[in-house]
Amino acid sequence: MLSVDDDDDDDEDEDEDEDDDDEMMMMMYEKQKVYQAATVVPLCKTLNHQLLSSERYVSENRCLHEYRCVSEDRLWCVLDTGGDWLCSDSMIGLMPRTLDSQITMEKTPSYFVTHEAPRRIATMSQDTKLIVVVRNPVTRAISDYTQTLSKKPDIPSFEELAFKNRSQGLVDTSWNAIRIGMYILHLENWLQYFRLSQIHFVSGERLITDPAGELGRVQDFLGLKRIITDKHFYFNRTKGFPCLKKPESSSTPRCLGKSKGRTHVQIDQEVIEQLRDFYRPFNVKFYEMVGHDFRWD
Ligand SMILES: Nc1ncnc2c1ncn2[C@@H]1O[C@H](COP(=O)(O)OS(=O)(=O)O)[C@@H](OP(=O)(O)O)[C@H]1O
Repeated sequence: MLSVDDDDDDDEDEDEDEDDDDEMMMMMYEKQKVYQAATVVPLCKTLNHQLLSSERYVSENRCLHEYRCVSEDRLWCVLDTGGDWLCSDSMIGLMPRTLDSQITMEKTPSYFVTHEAPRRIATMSQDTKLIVVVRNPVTRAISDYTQTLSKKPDIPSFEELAFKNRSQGLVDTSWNAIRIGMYILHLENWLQYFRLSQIHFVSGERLITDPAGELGRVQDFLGLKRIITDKHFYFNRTKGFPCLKKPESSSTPRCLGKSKGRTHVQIDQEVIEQLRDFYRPFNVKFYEMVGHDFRWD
């Protein structure tokens, strides 16, 4: 789907692969001492949105073992290096201290489409650099559906979920798989708190066809020396995607997990065209805003 997924099930799937991703990122940047923080998560989300009493969840800013939270908005936790959950009602104080030679990174795909995220992050630090991977929103929606279907085979068809009324071309924008791809709307929310120059958009398409080029731009954006280049990647024919040749911590090549890059559900071409038409105006505004034509049409 590429990095803006907020479905609970997808989070599970992401967890499966998160180690892969984190490890890959660590390996790539190890030489420059870029430090990736433990992922900060809203605790209720981690615990499947249990809404329980607040009494027992924090003791001197540290979660007790019986994790409880009052509301998803309130409690943020981070797994510290000792395996304990540190909790607070904001992310402030949770991120590890960063030395001058380090950059702290945190990856949460759903931030881009979470209304409160930019305000919260701006409260923590207004100098944060933000990286968003975007891909053709129609392909993204199909990828999203493919992922959900792999866990819940009984869900309605893509067409049933995507349209309120298909013959009238009425798209259901309340369905997350559709809503997430309306990038301009999410971006406008972020631009209330951050400058456009603080946000870098990675092309999901080019990340596959030219991973080194795309990562070169990411390194430039972060003010890092370009240490990741073509020589770090090879195309794995079995996987059908680029993989890392030899990560720092291992002598064997490394591809992303099996849930990344799987075969998509077949969708009727007419449905695809209808969705392309739907997304076009949103895409055009997005291209204008970011000053780059991603050529999704
Ligand atoms: N090198 C490499 N290997 C495998 N997959 C790659 C790679 N580069 C980009 N991609 C694309 O990443 C997509 C999955 O990333 P996501 O961020 O959506 O994953 S997740 O939602 O966090 O699980 C995944 O989307 P799908 O093809 O729809 O599965 C891939 O197309």
